[in-house]
Formats: sequence, C-alpha cells, structure tokens
Amino acid sequence: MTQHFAPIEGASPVDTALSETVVRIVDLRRRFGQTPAVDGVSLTVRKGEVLGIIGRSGAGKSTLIRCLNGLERPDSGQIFVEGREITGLSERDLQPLRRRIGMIFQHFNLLSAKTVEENVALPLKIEGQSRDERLRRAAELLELVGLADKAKAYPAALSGGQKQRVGIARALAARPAVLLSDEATSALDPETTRSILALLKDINQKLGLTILLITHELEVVRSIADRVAVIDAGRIVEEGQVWSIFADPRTEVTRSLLAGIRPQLPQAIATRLTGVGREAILRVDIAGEAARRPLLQELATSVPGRFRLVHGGIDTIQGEPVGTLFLGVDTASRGIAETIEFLNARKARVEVLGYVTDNA
Ligand SMILES: Nc1ncnc2c1ncn2[C@@H]1O[C@H](COP(=O)(O)OP(=O)(O)OP(=O)(O)O)[C@@H](O)[C@H]1O
Repeated sequence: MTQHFAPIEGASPVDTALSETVVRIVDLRRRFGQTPAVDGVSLTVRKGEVLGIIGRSGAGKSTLIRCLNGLERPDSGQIFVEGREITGLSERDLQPLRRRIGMIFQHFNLLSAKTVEENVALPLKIEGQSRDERLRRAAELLELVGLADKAKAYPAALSGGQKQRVGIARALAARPAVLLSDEATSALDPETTRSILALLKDINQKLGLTILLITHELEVVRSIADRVAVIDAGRIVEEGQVWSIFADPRTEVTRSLLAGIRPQLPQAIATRLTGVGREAILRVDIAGEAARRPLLQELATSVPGRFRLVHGGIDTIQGEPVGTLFLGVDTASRGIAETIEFLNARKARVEVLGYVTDNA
C-alpha cells in the first residue's frame, strides 16, 4: 500500500535514499540525570514489516516510544518517519507527522463518553473530514476489526479485547504509515491476546501495514514479528529475524527473556545435577535443517550406546523449526565426545549441563 502525505512547510528535506524504510532511528540518546534511558539506539523499520522491540522493565522501551511519538525530546540523534526528520521540529510542524503514526496502548485510552464509532472517527475530525466521511471510514474499520455490530455501543459495555479492537480501528483511521503498539496486549488474558495478535497480523498482511511492537513478552514477538530488537539499559543488544534469535540467542538478557517460553530442563533433574555420574545430561539446540532431519534416529543408529530423551520439543517460528532437546546419555555404554561430535556435525549446538547418578 503506497502512503502519501502533503508536503509540510518548514519540515526537513526528504531522505530519498531510504524510501522503503518507514521509520529510521539514528544514534538516539535521552538521559534522565545519571540514567541513560536511551543510549545510542539505531533502528530501521521497513515498509510492511512487523518489528518487535523487547526488553525488561526499565530497559528504555517507553522512553524510545515517547521519542517516536514526539512526547519526549531526545538529547541527540535523529528519527525519520517516511524519510522526514521529526527530531528538532517545532510542535506545530510535528503535528502532521504525528498523524503518520498510529498508536495502540495497554489501557486502550478510549473516550468513555463517546460511542465506539465516535472514538474510531475522532482522529478524522482533527483532519477536518465531514461527519459522513468520518462515519463511513469508522464503519469500514469496525468491519475490519470484527466489531461492526458495536458501532453505537459505549466502551464500558465492551470486553478488554473488544476495547483493544476499537483502539486498533481508531489508530488506523487516518491511514498511518506505521502502527506503534505499546504493550497492547499486556492487560489481556492469553486467549484474547492471541486473538488481538492474530488481528494485527491479519491487518499487516492484508493492508501491508508496518507495525512497531513494544513489549516485554517474547510470546508476542514470537507470534507476529518478522524481526526483533532486544533492548537492555538503553541499548539494542541483539537484533535479527525472530526465528534466528530464538534459535541462537547471543546475549544473557535474550536468554533470560527466552527462558519463560523455551523448553527448560525439568526442575527434578536440574536440582540433581552433579559433576560426575552415570548419565550425562545434554542440552541440544537445533534449528533449520538440523531440526528437519530425524536426528535422534540417526544418533541411535550411528553411535553405539544408550541415550534417552528427557524433555524438549520443536516449535515452528516464521515457518522455521526451532527446537531444544534434553538428552540423557548413558556414559557407561556411549562416548560423550562421539555423541557431541555427531550432533555438532549435524549443526546442532550441544552443551553438557552435568551428570546424574540415577535416571529417575
Ligand atoms: N521522566 C523520567 N525521569 C527520570 N528517570 C526516568 C524517566 N523516565 C524514565 N526514566 C528512567 O529511564 C530508564 C528507562 O525507563 P523506561 O520507562 O523507558 O523503561 P521501560 O523499558 O519502558 O520500562 P517498563 O517496561 O517498566 O515501562 C529507567 O531507569 C527509568 O527509571
């Protein structure tokens, strides 16, 4: 979908070299006293992609998003939206660019005294559209988010998921270049979260909508993002395609964020691990080709000796298999070095976690 906007008087020159880039952030910095909340962030969001920004509490996500929607002034660095620099603009010049960014929030931010259709149509009033035009667009959007029958209802009569659908419809009313989602599913139960994420993905695919998601939940990133950037202490510490970051996290912060949703060694075994024992416990990480082949069968036929699958599984992320298996290898009958060598040769990453003396 091609987005157009009227030239803005006094705005900075167009950054033509990056026309497919919807948002470009260059070395952005914002500090509060001694705290560098955003400490040199550079990022691009390309047209039609879903980029997830994930980080723990206090990592700098809100500050970054506030810089993006113009609520916070960075100390230095630049932000371009559709090639136009928004950093350094006066409040007046910022207004039209702000409308190129749609926002959805954790607590929906709907006006309780206005009906659903009035909430959705509100951004268009600011644009000066007639009441008929506004209501026509609102009806179109409510259809898109599956709430056509709630047009005349008030927000108080809606469930959390329905409120967020209204929030999405309102954010899309003025046909923004990018949708910023600030923890938009954090207040919702898991089933409603799934339906909202499915809706966002559907809109992303149907309309080619560009989405920038800020979240502390990797599950959100896993289900709909194309790329992910991990932010920690104001810096992007890791960035890449979602499946590859899940398959091979490079930083401790990413590993700890992943811990909640990747298979973990069962507690009953983890607490019994020692430095020696009859059974070695191996963590085997596989992705792509390695996860497509009958790895355990090949291991059983190629290397003599006993082993068992203790725990684990294979997930599909962006169509790519990503898995973690925990194997118990009987050290009396099977060589550990040989087993690891065999698995490494098939592009599996192997770590010996420790040993247990009995395999209860
Ligand atoms: N207005 C402010 N004044 C002082 N310090 C601030 C201010 N805003 C943010 N900070 C500090 O900057 C750092 C980043 O905060 P920020 O709110 O951006 O993180 P976050 O990742 O959004 O966290 P959360 O998920 O908990 O909202 C924190 O150390 C925070 O205490």
